[in-house]
Amino acid sequence: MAIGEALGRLEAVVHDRLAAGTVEASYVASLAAKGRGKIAQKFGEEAVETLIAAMSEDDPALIGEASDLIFHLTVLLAERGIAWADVAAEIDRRHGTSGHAEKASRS
Ligand SMILES: N=c1c2ncn([C@@H]3O[C@H](COP(=O)(O)OP(=O)(O)OP(=O)(O)O)[C@@H](O)[C@H]3O)c2ncn1[C@@H]1O[C@H](COP(=O)(O)O)[C@@H](O)[C@H]1O
Repeated sequence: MAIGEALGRLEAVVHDRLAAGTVEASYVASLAAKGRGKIAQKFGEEAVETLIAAMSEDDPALIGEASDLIFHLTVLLAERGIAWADVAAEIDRRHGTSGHAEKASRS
């Protein structure tokens, strides 16, 4: 599955859970109910777990931690009202810029 498709599907579900605000049985809603600081804290914890996994030779562990990290970043962005499309546009903008710089340095 393409990364954009996976992130888009996850983002849509996260938006639904934030809008519903029903804490029971929803990890996203219960995390959001604890506030922005808690979402950011969870993201930071997952970042540390990802870097620890990165230092091992355990690929499934790293994939799992990277998935947790991206999931929490999706919640963090959604709670701030920022869409993955906004991040994609910034990445594209930088890619275009560095591409030109690369071409210029080669000529
Ligand atoms: N992709 C995820 C996902 N990835 C990770 N997690 C949760 O993130 C938490 C990771 O935190 P930890 O590893 O620290 O585990 P923990 O001890 O349970 O966490 P805390 O008690 O410290 O909060 C776990 O509870 C995982 O279940 C996720 N929870 C939900 N989703 C998806 O998000 C969508 C909405 O989920 P709900 O809000 O639960 O309906 C669904 O599509 C889910 O598949």
